[in-house]
Amino acid sequence: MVVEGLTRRFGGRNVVHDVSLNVAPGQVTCLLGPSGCGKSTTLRLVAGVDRQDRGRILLDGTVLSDDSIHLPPEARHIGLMFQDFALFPHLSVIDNVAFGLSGAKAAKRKRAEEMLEKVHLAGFGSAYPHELSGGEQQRVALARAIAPRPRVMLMDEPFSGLDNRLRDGIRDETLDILKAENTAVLLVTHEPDEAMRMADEIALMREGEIVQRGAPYNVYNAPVDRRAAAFFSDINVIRGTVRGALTDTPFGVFLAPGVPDGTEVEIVIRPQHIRIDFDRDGRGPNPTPEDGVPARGTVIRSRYMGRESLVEFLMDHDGSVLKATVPSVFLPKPGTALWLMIRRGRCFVFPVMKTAAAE
Ligand SMILES: Nc1ncnc2c1ncn2[C@@H]1O[C@H](COP(=O)(O)OP(=O)(O)OP(=O)(O)O)[C@@H](O)[C@H]1O
Repeated sequence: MVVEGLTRRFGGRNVVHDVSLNVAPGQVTCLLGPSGCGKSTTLRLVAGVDRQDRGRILLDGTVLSDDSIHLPPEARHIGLMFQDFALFPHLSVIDNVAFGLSGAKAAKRKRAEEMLEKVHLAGFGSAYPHELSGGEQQRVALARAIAPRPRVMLMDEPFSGLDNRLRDGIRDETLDILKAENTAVLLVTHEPDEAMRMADEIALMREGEIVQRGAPYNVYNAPVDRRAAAFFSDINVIRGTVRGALTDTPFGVFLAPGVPDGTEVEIVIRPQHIRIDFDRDGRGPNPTPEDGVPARGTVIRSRYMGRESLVEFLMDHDGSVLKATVPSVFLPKPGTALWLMIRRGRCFVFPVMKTAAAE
């Protein structure tokens, strides 16, 4: 499915602006972004329950919607799954699954039975929705959505109503089934973890626009700006000014290629990429090309998080606070002096933008 330049205005404001996407069969694209950024509106346009002001939507080269054509939702070969998946309470499980199918009664029943088998609910056809657990109901909703063999599945936070324990299993099962059916999936979520877990491609949205698209690895490890980095984890920010494509900081010199002299930059580093070393009578380890110059800080808070410890430092040189995560065998006491190093290969250097500075 191809989405080109979708724009939707409400009350004079672009709620979705120039959004383009390409979702291949068997692939999952996640629209990821904070609440209100326009994810659901984009999904509604693709579903056909709302119409864009500009742009077009195509499926296998056929126009579903543009300036002159606007196919209704039922003519789009698109399946829908939402958080509130609303099974029909007065219909049995099998009738719920068969609901959207057309054709002879026996063929519909056969397909519905196949689908129930796929979601591991083969014996549940004659049960009613209220007799099933939340996870089972979700699987019935999935069976119902895929029964008509949609080419595209649109999912809006479909797992957020499930408790954590159930969620991971159902996510994986759902993905396996959709991949096996070679369905193109467009999934909306505001949770980075869910997007990282499910997506082949993440489209990061902000204020109606897609600011970055890429595989989870790339979006996480090569964010386009500070806000994109901060969407996935806590970050630390160190400021500097560029001279001769370099920025000098208490952690040594950082490369800032192509950034003009005098530009203020932010060096962004995730807590897990700060290295820590012991104090040796007021001295830290020797500088290295990878880790740069160590700077000293004092532990102000140390929290055990199970797999890791989150340690906050008050830095000697400017009183700023930096956060580092370290393996949980290490839980330094407040007041301990330690040396911090920033791994050159894991930090991002961004020129300071007005919008970023306003945050
Ligand atoms: N029919 C409408 N009329 C006016 N404004 C609307 C309408 N639909 C959505 N909006 C506005 O568009 C913006 C984006 O909404 P949308 O539901 O697409 O965001 P979202 O990213 O899906 O957020 P959430 O995760 O909270 O659902 C919001 O500010 C919302 O108030």
